[in-house]
Amino acid sequence: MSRKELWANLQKHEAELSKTHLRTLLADKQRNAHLVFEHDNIVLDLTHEKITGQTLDLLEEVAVKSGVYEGVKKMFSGEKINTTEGRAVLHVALRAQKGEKIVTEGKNVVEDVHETLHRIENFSNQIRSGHLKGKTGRTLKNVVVIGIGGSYLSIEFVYEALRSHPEAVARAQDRKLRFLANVDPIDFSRATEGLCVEETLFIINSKTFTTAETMLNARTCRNWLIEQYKLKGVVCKNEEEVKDLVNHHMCAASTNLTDTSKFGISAEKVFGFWDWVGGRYSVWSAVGILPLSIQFGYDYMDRFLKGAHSIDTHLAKATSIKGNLPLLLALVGFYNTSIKNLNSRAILPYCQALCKFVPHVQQLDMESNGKRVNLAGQTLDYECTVVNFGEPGTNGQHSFYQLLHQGRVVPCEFIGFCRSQRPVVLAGEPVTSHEELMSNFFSQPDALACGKTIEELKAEKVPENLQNHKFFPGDRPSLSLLFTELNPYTAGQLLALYEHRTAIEGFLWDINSFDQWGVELGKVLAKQVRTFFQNHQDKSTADFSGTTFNSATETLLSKFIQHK
Ligand SMILES: O=P(O)(O)OC[C@H]1O[C@](O)(CO)[C@@H](O)[C@@H]1O
Repeated sequence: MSRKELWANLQKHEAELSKTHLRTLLADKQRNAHLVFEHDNIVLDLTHEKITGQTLDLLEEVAVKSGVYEGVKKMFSGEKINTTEGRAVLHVALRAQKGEKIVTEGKNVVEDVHETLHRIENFSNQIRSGHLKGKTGRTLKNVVVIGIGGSYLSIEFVYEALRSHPEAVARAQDRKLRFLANVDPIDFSRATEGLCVEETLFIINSKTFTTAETMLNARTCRNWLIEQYKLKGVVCKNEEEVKDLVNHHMCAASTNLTDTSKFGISAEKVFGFWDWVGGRYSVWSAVGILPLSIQFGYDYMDRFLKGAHSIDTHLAKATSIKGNLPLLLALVGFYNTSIKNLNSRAILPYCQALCKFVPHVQQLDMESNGKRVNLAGQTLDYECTVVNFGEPGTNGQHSFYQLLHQGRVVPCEFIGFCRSQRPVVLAGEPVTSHEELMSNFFSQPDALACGKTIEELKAEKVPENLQNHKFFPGDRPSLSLLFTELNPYTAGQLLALYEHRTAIEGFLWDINSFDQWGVELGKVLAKQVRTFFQNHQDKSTADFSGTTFNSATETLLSKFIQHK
């Protein structure tokens, strides 16, 4: 049976259900009571999705028939489910607790994971305590993480999520953590702006250690080290001295230990991980845990691992979608995409500290599930995943929410917290600032679902010529996730939830969520342009002999060469 045939019952059900407005569904107390789920202090509210208990039953059927439970089992047991690259997908092993056993290729990888975590703990403690110093004996107070994609986005998300948590503030003291991702020299300039070279440590984050942008940025930073030290009278007279400088101020997280060594980083400064860790799932490896532990302390980041582990256990034990948060998130996402044919999704954290959550989810979800063939390599007759976008509330409300309410139908995901990391209680104000924020969190789902009718507008005496302009159709689906507060544990839970949602949706669509061949072509084509630039270093007129650019690209390149 094809996937689409598997969805036939759901499609019929949706056609029927679409006749009932969400406003009406929401008036059914019994329905609502069955669509709110709780696990480990996280509330998932699906009442504002265009679903009923029957929808969940039908989704359960699809999950079973699509092999979702087998997929989850294979992932957790280290089977090579990334078939196009012949790799296991074991980011769950990165947050497995000491003593657990996950075997792939005859090896219990949890032991290796904890060995590396132990090294990270020691190393970060030594940097934080000032035991490990820079070349001139100064404490390394600044860390610049060099990396892109999965070797950057998730770490910045976690850093932003935690940096205003009071405990994190106390732990960070006057430490700085910065990121250098883009090969745009402006990013380099901003990342190093105002930093004292003697107090700066660079961490080169690259699974492959071959990513063009990261490697050029790493060489630029190495050069910056040498030049900045020169300005202070410390001149490297030979390669040995450069190596020594690099060793004091650079370390790496990578799976490519040969190239890290060629770069000049000694083995004790390299924190390895494994090919079964996908880039966009690598924050749990040295890629994320090393810089974040230097910033906040290893024991603090251990809580982040534990939060994710709680969700892993929750999923691994699931026997039904009912009550299982990652399964529910995935199946509702699948329902909106494949059954309701909606092609985007707004992720709306009502928390400024989650300002980098959506950029990370964009890579996580769109690099994983933006695919066009199934596992067998056959062209799909359906679309996978959606365009993910979003901004923290309430900022987004003053930007793109107009479209959400009166333009296209976009399923929304509201993420909120009961307590603020930095509460403000102003004398004379009727509510706290966090309550003001959360007033919006609680009202937006109702506004989207219920809308405003012409009758209501008439009752409000809205002039007739404005009634259509002020009409809100409603019937727009959303879900809400409510956590108690944002801390390392809940940040781990949140990220693991979204990671698993992506993987489960991939199982439903019968695709490989763990490769990313679609990013390769652009990289290859950039090579020809790079060579062209190399041949035009001192020229202001373009010469296209020996190249295969089309005429449109030639015109643009000529302009560039003329004006650069
Ligand atoms: O960690 P690396 O190997 O430098 O790769 C960086 C990123 O580049 C990608 O391969 C996409 O180009 C991502 O999947 C990955 O996260």
